[in-house]
Amino acid sequence: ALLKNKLLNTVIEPVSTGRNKVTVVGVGQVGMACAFSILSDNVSSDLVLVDVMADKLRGEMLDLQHGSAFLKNAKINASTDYSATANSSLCVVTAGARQREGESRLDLVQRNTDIFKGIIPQLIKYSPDTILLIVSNPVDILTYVAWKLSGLPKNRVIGSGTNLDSARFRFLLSQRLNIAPTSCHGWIIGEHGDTSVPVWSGVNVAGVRLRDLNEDIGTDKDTENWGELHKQVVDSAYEVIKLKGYTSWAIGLSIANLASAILRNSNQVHAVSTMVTGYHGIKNDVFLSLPCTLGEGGVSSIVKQKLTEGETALLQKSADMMHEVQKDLKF
Ligand SMILES: NC(=O)c1ccc[n+]([C@@H]2O[C@H](COP(=O)([O-])OP(=O)(O)OC[C@H]3O[C@@H](n4cnc5c(N)ncnc54)[C@H](O)[C@@H]3O)[C@@H](O)[C@H]2O)c1
Ligand SMILES: O=C1N[C@](c2ccsc2)(c2cccc(Nc3ccc(F)cc3)n2)CC(O)=C1Sc1ccccc1Cl
Repeated sequence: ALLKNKLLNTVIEPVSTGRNKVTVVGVGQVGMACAFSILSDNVSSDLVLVDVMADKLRGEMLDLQHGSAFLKNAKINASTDYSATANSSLCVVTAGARQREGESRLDLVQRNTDIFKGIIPQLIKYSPDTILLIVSNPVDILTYVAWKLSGLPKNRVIGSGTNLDSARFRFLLSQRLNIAPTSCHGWIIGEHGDTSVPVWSGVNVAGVRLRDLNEDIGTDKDTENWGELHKQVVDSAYEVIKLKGYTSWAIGLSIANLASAILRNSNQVHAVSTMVTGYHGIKNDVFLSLPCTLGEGGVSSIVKQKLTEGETALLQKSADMMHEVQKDLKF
C-alpha cells in the first residue's frame, strides 16, 4: 500500500473550496500588493491569481507559494484559465492598460472596457454569486462597466473609489496633528482621483469636529489653510508616480482592508464606489464613493451625509462628466 494510505485514513474528501476564496485579476504592481496584503493579513487562505502574462503569473505564484509556511498555510494558485477562479467569494480586478502618452481619458476607458469584456463575464461564469471589487482606473467608470458586464445587482459591484484617497487624507491629517491615523477621521467622497471631494464638516478627532474649532476650515478664508491637506492627497499620488513609477503598498493594504470587511461580514463603514443614482440629486447611473457598510452581500447600506451646496455641486459635476464618457462606451 502507498505510504500515504499507511499514514492516513480518509474520513471525508476535504472541501475543495474555502469560503474565503479570493481571486485577484492582474498580477502587476497593484495586483501583487493586493495579493500579498490579503495573504499577510490572513484575509483569505485560498487565493487565485489570473493574468494574461503566463510567465509573470507563474513566477508570482511560485514566489508566494514558497512563503506559504509563513502565510498560515494559505493555498495559492494561478492560471490564465478562469475555471481556476470557480466559487470565489470575492474577485479583485486590477487588470488594465496604462494611460499612453497623450492618450485621452475616453480612449483609455474604451481600451480598459475591452479588457473587462474578456474578464468580467468569465469571473461571473465560474463565480455567479461573487462580489466584484474593481481597482483598475478610471475606477468609478470601470466599476460601472463591470456592473453592466456582470449583470450582478448593484450591491455586489464595488469600486475601491476614494478609499485610498481617504487613507492618504487621514495619514496627512495625522502628520499635521501628531495623532495616529486610526484616530484621525475624515471622509473623501465622490470621484476617485483629482476631483475627489473632502467632507470637511465630518473631519474629527474623538468626535471633536475641526470645523467647530475653525469655521473657515476647507475654505480659502482659512488662514491656517487646512484645505492644503486635500491638495496634498492629489499631489502625493503624482509624487509617488514621479519617484517610483507606480503605486502599490497603500492601495494593496486598503484593498486587503476592504476584502477583510466583506469576507468577515463586518458591516464596517468604508468610502467605496457604489451606484449613487438618486443620492445628492444625481440622476444618471454612475458609481461614486460614499460611506458604505460592507459585508458578505457587498454594500448593505449607504450613509446619508449632510453636504454643503458646494460639495453637492462637485459630486453632480463628476456624475455628469462620467455619464458623458459612459454613454459613448461600446459594450
Ligand atoms: N483605484 C485606485 O486607487 C488605484 C491606485 C493605484 C493604481 N490603480 C490602477 O490599478 C491598475 C493596475 O495598476 P498597475 O500599476 O498594477 O499596472 P500594471 O501595468 O503593473 O499591471 C496591470 C496588469 O494587468 C494585466 N492585464 C492586462 N490585460 C489583462 C487581461 N485582459 N486579463 C488579465 N490581466 C490583464 C497585465 O498583464 C499586468 O500584469 C491601473 O489601472 C492603475 O491606474 C488604481
Ligand atoms: O496613486 C495613484 N497612482 C495612479 C497611477 C498608478 C500607476 S500609473 C498612475 C495615478 C497617480 C496620479 C494620477 C493618476 N491619474 C490617472 C487617472 C486616470 C487613469 F485612468 C489612470 C491614472 N493615477 C493611479 C491612481 O488612481 C492613484 S490614486 C490618486 C490619483 C490621483 C489623485 C489622487 C489619488 Cl488618491
